[in-house]
Amino acid sequence: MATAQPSTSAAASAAAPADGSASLLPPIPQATSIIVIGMAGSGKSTFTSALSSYHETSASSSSSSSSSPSSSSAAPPYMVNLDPAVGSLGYEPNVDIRDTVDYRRVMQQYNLGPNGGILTALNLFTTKFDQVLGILEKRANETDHIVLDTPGQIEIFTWSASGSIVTDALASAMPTVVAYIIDTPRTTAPATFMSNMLYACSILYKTKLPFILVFNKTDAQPHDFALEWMHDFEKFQEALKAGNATEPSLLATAGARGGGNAAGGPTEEQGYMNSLMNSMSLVLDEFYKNLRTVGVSSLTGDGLPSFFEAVNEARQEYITDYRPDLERLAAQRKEKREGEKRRQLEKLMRDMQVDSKSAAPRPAAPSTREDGDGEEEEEGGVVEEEYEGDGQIIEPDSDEEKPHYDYPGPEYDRGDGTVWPRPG
Ligand SMILES: Nc1nc2c(ncn2[C@@H]2O[C@H](COP(=O)(O)OP(=O)(O)OP(=O)(O)O)[C@@H](O)[C@H]2O)c(=O)[nH]1
Repeated sequence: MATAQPSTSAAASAAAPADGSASLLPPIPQATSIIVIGMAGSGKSTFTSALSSYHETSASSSSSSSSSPSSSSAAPPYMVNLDPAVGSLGYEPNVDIRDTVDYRRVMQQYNLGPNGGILTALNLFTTKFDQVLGILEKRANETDHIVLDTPGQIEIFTWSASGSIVTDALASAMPTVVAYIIDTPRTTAPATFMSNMLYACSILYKTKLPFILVFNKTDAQPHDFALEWMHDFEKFQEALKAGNATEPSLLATAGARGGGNAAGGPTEEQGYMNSLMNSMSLVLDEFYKNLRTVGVSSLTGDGLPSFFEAVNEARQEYITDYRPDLERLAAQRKEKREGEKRRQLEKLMRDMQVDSKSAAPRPAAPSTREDGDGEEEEEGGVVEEEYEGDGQIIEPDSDEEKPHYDYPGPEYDRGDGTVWPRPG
C-alpha cells in the first residue's frame, strides 16, 4: 500500500488530459474528501469522530516521530455533518446540516414521518450546497481530509437525488472516496454479509468513485472471517454448508446450531437461501477483486493508519481513473457550447445576408401606393411576405407580432452600397 500523499506535480501530470491539451478542470487540491456511508448503527458517527481525533493524536506524536501515514503537518480534517436527525456527535462539525434545517419542524410543516423529514431536510440543505462547496473548496488547500458524515438511514443518502448531487459536486471539485462502514459483529452470518456486500457493490457502481470497505468494531469482532470469505470462495461455501445462512455460522459449530430438518440437513427454505447465496457470491467475486478493505475499531483507534493509507491509494485511483472521465465530460460540454456559439453565429450571418438582400433595390417589385388611412398597400392586390428578422418568414396578415425596426435615418450607409431610404 502506498503511504505517501501524492505530490502536487505528480498529481497534476497524472490528471492532465492524455492528448497533452491543457486541463479544463481546476487544479487538484491538497484535500481528499471522504464520504462516510453505512447501515444504521454501523458506527459512522463514531468512525468520523475517530478520524477527527486521530489527527490530534498523530499530530502530537509526530513531534517525536514522523512515521505517521497521515500528513499531520496539515490542518485538522474539515468535518461536515449531513445527518439532520443525529442527537449528539463525538466531534465538532465545521459545517452542520442541523444549523441550517430543523428536521422536526420540517416533519411538522410537511406532515412527514421521520424518514421523510430527514430526506426533505437533506433536500432543502442540498439547495444551498453550492455555498457549502464554495467553503469546502477554500479549505481544500489547507487540510488533507474533508470528512462527510451521512444520515443514519443509508438509502436517504445513497438513493436520493440530493445524495447524488452532493456526491457529484464534491467529486467534480476534489478527489473524493467513499468509506463504506460495516458493523462487523453483525455481519458474521453469510446472508447478512452477502446483503452488505451487495449494497456496497450497488453504491460502488452508482457513484463510480474509489471505494474503501471499512470493517468497523474489530475490537468486538475481528474481521478475518470476512477477508477469508472475500478471498476464498470455498470458505464462504463451507460457511453456507455449515448451516442456516441467516444464522451466525462462523462462530458456532455445525452440530450446536439449531435449524435444519430432522435428518440434520437444511430445510427447503434454508436450501433455497444457500443456493441463492452461492450464486450471488460468484457474482460478487469480481467485485471483491477491486476493493480496498480495512478493519478498524472506531472506539480504540485500531486500524486507522491503514485506513489513511487506503485513502491515499484511493486518491491515486481517483486521479488516474475518475478524473480523466471528468476531463472528457468537461471537453464534451465545452465542444457543445462552442458548437452552439458557431451555430448562432452562422444563423446571424445568414440573417444578415437575407436582410441585405431584402434591403437591396428590387427591379421587379411592384410599386406601392398609399391608401386613405396612410398605410401602404401593394398594387394589384399582391401582398408580399414580410421579413421577420430571425430568418423566419411570417404572413403579413397573421396575428403574430411583427418585429419593430428603427428607421436608421436618411444618411445611413449600410456598407453594401445601399443608402437608406433605398432608392426608387
Ligand atoms: N465496540 C465498538 N462499538 C462501536 C464502534 N463504533 C461504534 N460503536 C458503537 O455502535 C453504536 C452506533 O454507533 P454510531 O456511531 O452512532 O453509529 P451510526 O452509524 O452513526 O448510527 P446512525 O447514524 O444512528 O445510523 C454506538 O453504540 C457506538 O458506541 C467500535 O469500533 N467498537
